Amino acid sequence: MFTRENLNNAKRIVIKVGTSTLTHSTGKLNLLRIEKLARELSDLANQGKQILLVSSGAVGAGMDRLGLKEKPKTIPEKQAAAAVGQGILLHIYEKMFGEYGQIVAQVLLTRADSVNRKRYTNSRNTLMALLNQGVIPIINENDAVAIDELKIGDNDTLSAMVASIIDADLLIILSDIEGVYTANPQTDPSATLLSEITDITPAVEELAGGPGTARGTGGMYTKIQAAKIAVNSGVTMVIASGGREGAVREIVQGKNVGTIFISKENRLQIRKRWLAFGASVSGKVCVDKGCEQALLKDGSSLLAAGITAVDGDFELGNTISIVSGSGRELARGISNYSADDLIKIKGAHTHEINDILGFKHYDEVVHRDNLVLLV
Ligand SMILES: Nc1ncnc2c1ncn2[C@@H]1O[C@H](COP(=O)(O)OP(=O)(O)O)[C@@H](O)[C@H]1O
Ligand SMILES: N[C@@H](CCC(=O)OP(=O)(O)O)C(=O)O
Repeated sequence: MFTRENLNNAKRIVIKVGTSTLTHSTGKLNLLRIEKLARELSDLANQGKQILLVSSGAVGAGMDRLGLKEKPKTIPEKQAAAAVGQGILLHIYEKMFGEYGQIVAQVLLTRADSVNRKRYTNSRNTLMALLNQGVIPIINENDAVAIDELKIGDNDTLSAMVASIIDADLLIILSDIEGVYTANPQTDPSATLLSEITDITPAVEELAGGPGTARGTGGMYTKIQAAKIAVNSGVTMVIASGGREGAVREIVQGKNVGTIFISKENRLQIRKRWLAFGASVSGKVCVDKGCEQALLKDGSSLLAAGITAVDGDFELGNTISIVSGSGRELARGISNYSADDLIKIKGAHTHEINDILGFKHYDEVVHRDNLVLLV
């Protein structure tokens, strides 16, 4: 587990850089910043660290090259801009990292690479093979082909998924702001910077607003969601300003820069990490207080008796989200019953299931072995 004190021992580090950091307000690439980033990351690689860069900016760079003043509205236009821009980005990275003798590789991922467990494992193998050869993978979502339903949608989430897949020690998200503030500083000038967030409570999630510029995608909201994936996967995460010179170096030295989220002590097993963050969620069930206690404190499976509401259209074997009465996501797991069946048996005792449905394949709605706690 990494805290500020031992961050200098972090060996495998994912750095995510957003469009707002990579571009000027004119929409053109901020070459000086990209150059400094390449130098800083190459230097960390020279120290024997394994570095992965998740870089946004494809749509932005493509828009600039195509002379578009506003973000494209239609999907094909966005895809076209991304296809043009991704090449430009890689060309620049190749040149700038090349200056320092650092080999880079382009890896483009889509949601399908995580939803399917075989592809999930395969992505891990590819990234590990690159790291083992001292290469810095430069990762982005494959925007040119990803369609909306199969999109991760933002690179904050993508970077946390990558960090989770490859057992990273540290994820650094570089943004256009110093870290997480007590409120969105754009709307509340009295907001102050939080240097550490130990528990991502619903109150913390509420602090986070949308993007700061038209160039950004998810704002602080997606960064906090990314932090949830990271800490549950055993990855410590820091959000800091990409405009601050030497930010990455200082973070790795353990300096008090940005906002840190300390990882949970134990990393989930790879299968459970896939279940929690790779698989797509097909629906949700709401549970009562007693059930919440049983899941969180007693390590119980989810039984029909504790379910108060069912949402979505899912089948047996799909992944569902388990939420509290107040809407907080408590866990994810594989459902042994379809949504239609659950609507009929919610609140019922296990011995009543057969009478209600005319069959009972399982006592548990979600067995403990197929359940991952998220709080
Ligand atoms: N509580 C908050 N603390 C800090 N920033 C916030 C908060 N809520 C919303 N934001 C906004 O999130 C922005 C950063 O996200 P975004 O614009 O998507 O940048 P990036 O391109 O780096 O991902 C900040 O500039 C800020 O305007
Ligand atoms: N994949 C997209 C970026 C998506 C994204 O999350 O953007 P940002 O909020 O700038 O990190 C691109 O390369 O343009």
